[in-house]
Amino acid sequence: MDEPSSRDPTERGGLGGAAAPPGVAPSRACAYAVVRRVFEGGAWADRALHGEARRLRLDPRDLALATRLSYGTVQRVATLDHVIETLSGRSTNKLDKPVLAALRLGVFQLTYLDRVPAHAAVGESVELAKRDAPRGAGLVNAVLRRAGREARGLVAKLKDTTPQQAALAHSHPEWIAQLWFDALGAPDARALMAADNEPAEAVLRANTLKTTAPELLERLSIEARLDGDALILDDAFDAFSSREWEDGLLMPQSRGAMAVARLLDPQPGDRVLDLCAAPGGKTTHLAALMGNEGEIVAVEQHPGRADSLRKTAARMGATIVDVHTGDAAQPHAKNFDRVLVDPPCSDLGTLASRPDARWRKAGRPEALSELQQQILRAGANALRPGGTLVYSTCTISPAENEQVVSAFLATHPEFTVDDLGTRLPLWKHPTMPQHLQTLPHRDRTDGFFIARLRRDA
Ligand SMILES: C[S@@+](CC[C@H](N)C(=O)[O-])C[C@H]1O[C@@H](n2cnc3c(N)ncnc32)[C@H](O)[C@@H]1O
Repeated sequence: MDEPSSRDPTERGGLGGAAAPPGVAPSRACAYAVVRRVFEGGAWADRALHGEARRLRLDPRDLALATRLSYGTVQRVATLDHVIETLSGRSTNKLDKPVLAALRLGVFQLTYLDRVPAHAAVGESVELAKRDAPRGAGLVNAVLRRAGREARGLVAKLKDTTPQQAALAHSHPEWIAQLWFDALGAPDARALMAADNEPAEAVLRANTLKTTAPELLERLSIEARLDGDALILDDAFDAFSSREWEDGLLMPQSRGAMAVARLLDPQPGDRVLDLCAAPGGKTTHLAALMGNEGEIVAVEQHPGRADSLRKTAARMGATIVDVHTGDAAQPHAKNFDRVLVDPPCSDLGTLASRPDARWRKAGRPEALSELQQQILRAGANALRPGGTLVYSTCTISPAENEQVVSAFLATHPEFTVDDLGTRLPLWKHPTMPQHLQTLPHRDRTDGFFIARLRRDA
């Protein structure tokens, strides 16, 4: 999970009006505004939600519902639009934007949520449309009343035998469905797409430079189970608004992401090179595992993200982190004991927690693998003989993962691969068991690829 930007433009208001209209629950008004910002303004769903929730002053319960409503609607939009077009007889391209947003939100609730009363899903969507597009409110009312009777049946009839059918039934772009049918086989591809539409597991890492997991749990007074330095939460929690976040006591981070620093296994006193480091979840984890003894050179190209990483490291008391703003693909100083290469990737392992990511055009695997290979080579050059390198991505895509590592090994005989398959038995790579590939439907965490290499000479 990424840290939201320090200044969220959605806080300034605009789309969706300043307050919940009379008769509309704040959680639904919030979700409607988020859906509009994502599809009309290109906003990131997590940032839009953060801004809207603050503006509407949502309490934790309302925030949990707003998250479910907005994330679910954004994720399932392809299936929702199919239902809307079938029931209205119109193309969604022809509908006014507020009408479409109100319909999507209403159809999502009527089709996928069991505990939301139909009258609230219909009535409040109509109120939202009345405020922003009064002439469309009749259409919203008519389509949602039909949806209450027919939408679940329509969706139940959708097949997912081919990638094209699965893309519609599980609301993913066709290219992702095709990629996963090819890489994982149809049963895993279908299960993975279904898992992407469920709420992501919420996990916090206790920053052991400042606290312990049991202490943090007591301080937050939330329900969670402990797993080492991780708190696995029963419910969503707005970490970025908490006092404990301000105090640097925690980092929201999935279990898959936490496995990366653990498997690099840095020791106190090591010199560590961390390539592509912002927002710094893994950098600060490395510092904690090292007990703040040694040195971490964290390289990040984007100046704003590098600055924010410096602030994060300071807030979390990770004093051994030295942030360099620069290109990780260029040569670095030599003789590091450990190197982490965590390059930009297509993010396909995080579609449950980043609901809009699947609909963005940027970040296709084929466009990324060349840069990933360059950064891996630069990191490998900086490693001392006998040192350890971890290559990780938060994606499920052979072109960015196993093919990058295989191409590297083919030209670097001085490197060997560690067998990680026996360490975390659940998380074996489906076809290359020495690597780890977490899969959301199987492991209930983000999809991370992790390969660990050793330099022999
Ligand atoms: C997958 S994220 C890294 C996540 C980070 N390691 C963490 O655990 O929080 C990739 C990062 O690489 C940065 N980046 C992209 N291209 C880069 C390059 N050529 N050199 C250095 N950083 C780069 C991006 O700005 C982004 O912050």
